[in-house]
Amino acid sequence: MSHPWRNGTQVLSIAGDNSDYSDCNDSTDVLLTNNIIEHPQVSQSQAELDVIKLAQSHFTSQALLAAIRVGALDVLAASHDGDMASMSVDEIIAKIQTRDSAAVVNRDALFRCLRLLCTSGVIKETINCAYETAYSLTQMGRLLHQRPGRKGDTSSMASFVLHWSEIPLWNAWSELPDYVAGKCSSPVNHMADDDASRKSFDGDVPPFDRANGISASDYYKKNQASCTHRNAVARYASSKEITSILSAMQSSSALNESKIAEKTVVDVGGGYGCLIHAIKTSMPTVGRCYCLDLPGVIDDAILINDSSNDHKITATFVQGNMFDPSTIPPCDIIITKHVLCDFSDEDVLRALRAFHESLSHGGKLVIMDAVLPNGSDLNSKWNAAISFDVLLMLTGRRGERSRLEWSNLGQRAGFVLEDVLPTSSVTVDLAILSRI
Ligand SMILES: C[S@@+](CC[C@H](N)C(=O)[O-])C[C@H]1O[C@@H](n2cnc3c(N)ncnc32)[C@H](O)[C@@H]1O
Repeated sequence: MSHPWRNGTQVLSIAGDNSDYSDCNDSTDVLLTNNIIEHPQVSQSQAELDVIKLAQSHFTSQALLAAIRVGALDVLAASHDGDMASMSVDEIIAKIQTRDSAAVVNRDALFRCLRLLCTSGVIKETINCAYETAYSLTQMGRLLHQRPGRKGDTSSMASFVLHWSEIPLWNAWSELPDYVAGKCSSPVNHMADDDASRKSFDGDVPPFDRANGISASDYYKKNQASCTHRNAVARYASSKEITSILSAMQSSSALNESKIAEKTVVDVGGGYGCLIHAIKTSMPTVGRCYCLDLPGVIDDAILINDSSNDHKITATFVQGNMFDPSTIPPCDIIITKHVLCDFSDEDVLRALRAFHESLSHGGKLVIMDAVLPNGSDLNSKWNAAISFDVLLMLTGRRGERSRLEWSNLGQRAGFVLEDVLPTSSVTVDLAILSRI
């Protein structure tokens, strides 16, 4: 399976390695006849197998969580004569207990979970010289290895599993059917710590809040360990995004270095300034660069950048508010990454109008969110942006928008959507709007 961050087309066949739609040439083909969408035909038995596989996807994600939590993947990643180790279940357990003498491992349960993970390509089984089944990590498995003392580091994707399969988020998925059915379910409320939060429940409460009695943002503020995993996911994605954004900009006719030379650029909601710093560093002829964010974030950003003695050289930090044009420096280009997806259409319109006031005539707004495909692009393909959009809904955030939605919103605020450039990162596209 392709590595998602490296997949330029941003769509992968959901069929995976084992499924074989043998009686159609291309599983992505969709025929449009008289406005009726016909999906490629597959045999009844293949379709049945696919339904079973789909309905049990969570079996694997929980087995994966178990293997990561118990440390089995880390043990397997331990170097062994320069190669990745291949170990029997008993050897894995012995290693886990060498690392942590108090560790208790259910041998039978681990064995069965490892076997399941072999079927999904995370580990592979072989026979060792003692004629026992031995396990080793595949390329996917190696991505899930956490280096000792570096939990949450940006080279490991274990945080994706630890964050997405953690109980509060897991329970939120269980609330989804009632949420879709418009039912007002009674919240579990075991995490709510005051009456006010209990009373706030109504039919519009997102699934996370229903399941946990607390909003996702409050939950992650209060639970440091959960927040660490969530931040690690964001850091991993961000580290891939910046490289892919730079490469998409450099190869685009609208945003390459010659087009943005001497232009003033503001990163709205720019956080700690990593993206604007990377732009200025890789395209040094760009004009003045600003990182604008809310006052508390900018205070932290200045502290962090002062201590790292790095970002402050290339960008000016500005305390501002995207809804208030008087706080946005006059500029030629506004970029904004993963900010507008949190806001309603009404709020986005207010922000776009403020951007319009701050931009020079013909200036550009580059919205860096995942842009959802319109229409039939979705059929029978896995699409990360579509999945992330449902995750955003689960936690009460507005969600991703399609090309058409950006075009319509932009038009109402005095912009025309020029282009949407994909990047090699599935979490971000560049929607380029021109101020008219
Ligand atoms: C999800 S973070 C994205 C940060 C950064 N752009 C990135 O991609 O890593 C959203 C950012 O928007 C900022 N933000 C939220 N409301 C804002 C507002 N009204 N004006 C400016 N920034 C805002 C937040 O403080 C936060 O830094």
